[in-house]
Amino acid sequence: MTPQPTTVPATTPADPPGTAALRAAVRQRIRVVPDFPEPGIRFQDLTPVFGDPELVRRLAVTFTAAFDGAFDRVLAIEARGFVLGTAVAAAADRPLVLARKKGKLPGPVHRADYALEYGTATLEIQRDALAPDDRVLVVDDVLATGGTFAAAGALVADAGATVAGYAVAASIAGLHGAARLAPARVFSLLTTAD
Ligand SMILES: O=P(O)(O)OC[C@H]1O[C@H](OP(=O)(O)OP(=O)(O)O)[C@H](O)[C@@H]1O
Ligand SMILES: Nc1ncnc2[nH]cnc12
Repeated sequence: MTPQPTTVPATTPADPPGTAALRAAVRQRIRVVPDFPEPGIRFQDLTPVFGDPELVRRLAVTFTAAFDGAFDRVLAIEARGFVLGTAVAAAADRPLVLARKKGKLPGPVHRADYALEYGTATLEIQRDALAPDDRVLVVDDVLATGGTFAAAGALVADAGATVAGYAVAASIAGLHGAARLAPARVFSLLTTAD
């Protein structure tokens, strides 16, 4: 008898229309800077992408479509995540919530310490920023180790809300950031070649 699998593999929804063309266009505009901000890091600089309004608009529409609009709020991560997060919130017509680095937000906050590809940091959200039944799409520019997204997810959980998913323009090859976030869904437009 043929052995049957004991688990059903998770299905990944098909990419939204136009994803392949957008992937090629974004890949072309990312500037790779060796040994920044420290030796051994190949920094993926998305500044040229942010400077192109058409690419930002297409990224926002693609992120929204990738999650079928099934989220109530967008959580954008300081600082580079603010660019795409703001665009996604506007495209999807959903409220924007800011996850900021330590000490920047007034009032009571939820706080999470984390490590990233280079160094350590602390993220905060205001305690009244999310409602318990909110489905939250977390947006950033780059996914490396997943430390930043994991901390953002912990803040969403602290608020009693739910992570609808994580959306990012580029994932760093070989660091397996998405695996760290499982079983949450991660939409990454592209994976770096190096
Ligand atoms: O997956 P990880 O290893 O956690 O790394 C990813 C994070 O690193 C970068 O942010 P950074 O903290 O450098 O801040 P910035 O956006 O303020 O430049 C990037 O924008 C992500 O937020
Ligand atoms: N290699 C990298 N390039 C850009 N942002 C990052 N955040 C963490 N690692 C990064």
